[in-house]
Amino acid sequence: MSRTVKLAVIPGDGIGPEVVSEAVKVLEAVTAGTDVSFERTTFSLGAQRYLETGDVLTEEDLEAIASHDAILLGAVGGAPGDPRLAGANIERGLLLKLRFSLDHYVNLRPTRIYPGVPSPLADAGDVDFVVVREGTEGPYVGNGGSIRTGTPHEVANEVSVNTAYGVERVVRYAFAAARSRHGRLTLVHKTNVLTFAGSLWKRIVDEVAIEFPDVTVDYLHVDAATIFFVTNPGRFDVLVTDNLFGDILTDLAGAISGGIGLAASGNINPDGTSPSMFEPVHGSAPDIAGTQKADPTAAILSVALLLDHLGLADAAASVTRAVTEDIATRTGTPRRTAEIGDAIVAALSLPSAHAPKDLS
Ligand SMILES: NC(=O)C1=CN([C@@H]2O[C@H](COP(=O)(O)OP(=O)(O)OC[C@H]3O[C@@H](n4cnc5c(N)ncnc54)[C@H](O)[C@@H]3O)[C@@H](O)[C@H]2O)C=CC1
Ligand SMILES: CC(C)CC(=O)C(=O)O
Ligand SMILES: [Mg+2]
Repeated sequence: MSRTVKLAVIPGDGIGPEVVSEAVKVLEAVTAGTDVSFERTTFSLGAQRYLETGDVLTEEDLEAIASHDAILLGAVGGAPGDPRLAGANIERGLLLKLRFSLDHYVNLRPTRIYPGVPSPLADAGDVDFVVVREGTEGPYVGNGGSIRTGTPHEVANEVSVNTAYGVERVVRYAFAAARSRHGRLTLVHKTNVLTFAGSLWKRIVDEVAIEFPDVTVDYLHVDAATIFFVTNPGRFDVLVTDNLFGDILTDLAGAISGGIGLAASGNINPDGTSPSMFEPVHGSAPDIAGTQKADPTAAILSVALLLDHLGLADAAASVTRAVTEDIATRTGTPRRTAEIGDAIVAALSLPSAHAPKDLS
């Protein structure tokens, strides 16, 4: 029976449209001739749209996006410090609004070091872990304020919100992920100083652990975790952490595993009450936008996560395998964004020399 998937596509700003166009190319190629087709609707959202219309994300946009089966996003946001965007807050008003409104409480960020990848840790052994970052709470909720006294005594607060409900559901997801992988879960926080939030996270992990006796649980303060990301990343299987720590750790994870241009992510609504959203970990990279220097691999691997999420495991594995093939044959000679996309499309039809790995 044929299946049509309604896909909302948000290319966004900077390199977003460049990498999304390669991701869509791969999506089309991997599903060509199968009984699955993607009906795409492109939403023009981001800094550019704001500059042109003054809108960041209207209720109509949100409603229309929510009526799709899944979302593919490039990146949004302008050059940091662009005065024309001062009042817009694209990141909160668009990206975080989508994540919060669509209840993407799991921000799934897999990391692995692909064979042949130019990484400072290429010889670190088998590096293959998943960061489960909480996606709807923490310091990103916008709970804060400032007292602008116009004097040196100005005060600004940004409060981290952690609810037992929100922490428990993401912790439960992380335990289940660890059970389906190598059975090791690491909680990352800063319980020694962030004692209120930290003790909530620790207590909930301890409570949920009772239901997962086959999962071993470890704890690291976030500063120590950054050490082990570099010195012994092979120790990690699944990590669970809050929104801010997860954001920072996953840029580091990208850097140690071959570059931010390879790091994919899924903003997952595990309950299926709204569409999940797939995007590279990186931002809009204004410094290289429009130059075809961006690596579209992260966006393409985000398509693999999307396919997996939709239950299209074979197509997901084909994309991962093609990316693995392409990475293994990279020579270090720079290629244009579209050339990398074309090479990955070509690799879709090659017999594999490298076993695909599950990215979930
Ligand atoms: N999910 C999203 O939409 C995100 C949006 N942003 C926004 O993006 C804008 C730029 O943020 P930055 O902090 O500069 O982070 P960024 O991730 O855009 O760029 C950091 C560095 O990585 C490089 N880079 C990023 N993606 C690359 C790729 N695919 N290939 C090769 N090099 C790549 C950039 O050239 C830059 O030197 C800001 O407005 C920020 O708020 C940042 C992170 C995520
Ligand atoms: C606006 C930010 C929360 C985006 C970001 O850096 C991320 O999700 O990794
Ligand atoms: Mg980030």
